[in-house]
Amino acid sequence: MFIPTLERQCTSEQREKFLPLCYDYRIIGTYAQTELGHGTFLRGLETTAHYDPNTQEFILNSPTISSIKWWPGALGKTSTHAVVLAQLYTLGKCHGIHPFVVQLRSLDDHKPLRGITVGDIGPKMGFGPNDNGYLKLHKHRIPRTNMLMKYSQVSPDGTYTKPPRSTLTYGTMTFVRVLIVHGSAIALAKASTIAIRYSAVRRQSELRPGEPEPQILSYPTQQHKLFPLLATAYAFHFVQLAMMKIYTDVNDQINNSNFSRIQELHALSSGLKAFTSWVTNAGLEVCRMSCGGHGYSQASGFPRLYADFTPSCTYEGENTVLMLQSARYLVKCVRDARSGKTLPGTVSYLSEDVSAVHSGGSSGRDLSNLDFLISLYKQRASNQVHFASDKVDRGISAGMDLVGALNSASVHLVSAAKAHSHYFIAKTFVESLKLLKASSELQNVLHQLASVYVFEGIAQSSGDFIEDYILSGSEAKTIRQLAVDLLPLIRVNAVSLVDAFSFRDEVLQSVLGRYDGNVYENLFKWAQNSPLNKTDVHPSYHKYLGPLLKRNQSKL
Ligand SMILES: CCCCCCCCCCCCCCCCCCCCCCC/C=C/C(=O)SCCNC(=O)CCNC(=O)[C@H](O)C(C)(C)COP(=O)(O)OP(=O)(O)OC[C@H]1O[C@@H](n2cnc3c(N)ncnc32)[C@H](O)[C@@H]1OP(=O)(O)O
Ligand SMILES: Cc1cc2nc3c(=O)[nH]c(=O)nc-3n(C[C@H](O)[C@H](O)[C@H](O)COP(=O)(O)OP(=O)(O)OC[C@H]3O[C@@H](n4cnc5c(N)ncnc54)[C@H](O)[C@@H]3O)c2cc1C
Repeated sequence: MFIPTLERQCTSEQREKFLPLCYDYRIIGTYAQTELGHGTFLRGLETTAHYDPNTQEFILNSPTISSIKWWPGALGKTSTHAVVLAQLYTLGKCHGIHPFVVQLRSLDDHKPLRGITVGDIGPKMGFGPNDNGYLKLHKHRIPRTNMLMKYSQVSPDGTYTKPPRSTLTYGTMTFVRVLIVHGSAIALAKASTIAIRYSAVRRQSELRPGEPEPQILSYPTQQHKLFPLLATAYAFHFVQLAMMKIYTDVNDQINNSNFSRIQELHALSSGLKAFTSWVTNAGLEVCRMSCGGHGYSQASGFPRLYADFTPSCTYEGENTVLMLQSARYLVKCVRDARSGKTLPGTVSYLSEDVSAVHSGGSSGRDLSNLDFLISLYKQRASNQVHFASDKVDRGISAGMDLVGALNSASVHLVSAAKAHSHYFIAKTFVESLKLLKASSELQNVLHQLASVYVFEGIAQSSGDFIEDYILSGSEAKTIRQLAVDLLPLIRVNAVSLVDAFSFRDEVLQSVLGRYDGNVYENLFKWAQNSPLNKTDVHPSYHKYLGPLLKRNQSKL
């Protein structure tokens, strides 16, 4: 995050000064924004940067215990520098959060500089090797030119020039949210690889006396656990490609001072980061549990994969907060649509009339047709967004202000943002396959994956579709059965579909997911390396167990 911030927020002179040092690893930096007291509410950050025109320096300070920077990765022991986000004060006025480059440690002996108290925040649930740290600033002075001034400036006499958009300071977070969508795809692909390969190796239970124990991958319940997640990993692969394309396009526009799509990008990246990380987080646990006891061993790779992935739901914008950000934009779009404005691509459906035509019991509609089902996802999203938006409007009519009305409708707003994200993902998956240049055999297999993703997505949220009369109960049941009917077909190619992710064993870090499938021998070998097995009799025996046993044996 340090380098992308410098790349996006530096003037050309600052780029020339700082970036070569980063690229050559002559300095190592972190992104120090979150404080003990604030991670979400950025306008509430308390670190201050007061400009001193006499010395042309900023004086950075942590005025309160809650203002201590807390969590930034590699801040504790590694980083020599940080981008510090602080409230800018000049000529007696506060201008809000701005980024400053601050050197933390000496480049000679790595000791913290004067005015800098820095250290590690202590053990965490995961990310053990990462020294997430704290930073307390004691009236620490930095040159004026260390404020990143691409978008806003402070002149030598202290005059402040404001940015074209205050939210341009938040650009790095948007970029990393886009990367986290990619990270979700990777993590779910890894978990699917481990669980499906192991399920092809593991045999368990005798279905009928005398019959060989079947591969657990042959059980419909095992397939129902794993194949929708496999399909989701493929869906997220295609959606991260689409998200990165949109990001790159909008970022190019921003670099040309065209800020027209910055809100759309913020809303989409917020919704997809939250949706994909939540789904992946839950999916990792399903994959682990599908491997039985061995899934709980560190040897499986799942404990570390989960512990390192799960903060994706919190960092770079806590997921609920980001869904609310996405929903806030969607509500605005409904208003714009109602006033006749044209909406941007990813939300243009909100101005269409997608009112449901409920067909009653026997629909006669082709419930296996993906294009038709995507139109139902669109209907569900539009209904939920309009419903939540109407709730906000009713709140305002009842006398609330906008903030109060948004807050009181927030549960429905989150549901609406989830439905919007889900529609974007399902649509992108189906459309991406149409554009794919692949053999008919491969197209057929990928179509099976897209189908099980779309069917299961409806089955798991059938209440949404039934409540709004988008589907009848019997249609929802039919779609649920269509998903189950696909499982044995996907079984044929399941192992090939995870092999296609081509994770090397060294990357997968899983005895259960080894490419050669030689699990039991390698589990036993792995156990031999356990520190507890260094000696047959553990030293603790002589200290605790031995005396206890001997004392009680003498009583026999
Ligand atoms: C381009 C080429 C790319 C090449 C790529 C090569 C790399 C690819 C290699 C493959 C990689 C794959 C593997 C990746 C693995 C994953 C990698 C990621 C690992 C990440 C580790 C990260 C570690 C963690 C870091 C952090 O956590 S940093 C700190 C993060 N903190 C936050 O996110 C704070 C969240 N809070 C907020 O954002 C804000 O407070 C808020 C938005 C919640 C609220 O803001 P505010 O209080 O001001 O309230 P409002 O709601 O009124 O907002 C005001 C208006 O501002 C707009 N807004 C807000 N944010 C943004 C934004 N980001 N952009 C634009 N606009 C924004 C709101 O919409 C409001 O606007 P309005 O008034 O018009 O409505
Ligand atoms: C592993 C890890 C690495 C990190 N790395 C960095 C880093 O490198 N740099 C950095 O600056 N930060 C980093 N962070 C901090 C991270 O960005 C914050 O933890 C994150 O933004 C969430 O903020 P918070 O912790 O204050 O949670 P809070 O915002 O306090 O969230 C607590 C609860 O309050 C709810 N909530 C908060 N606001 C609202 C609202 N407006 N409406 C409804 N509900 C709300 C949330 O939904 C959540 O349920 C990291 C965190 C972790 C865990």
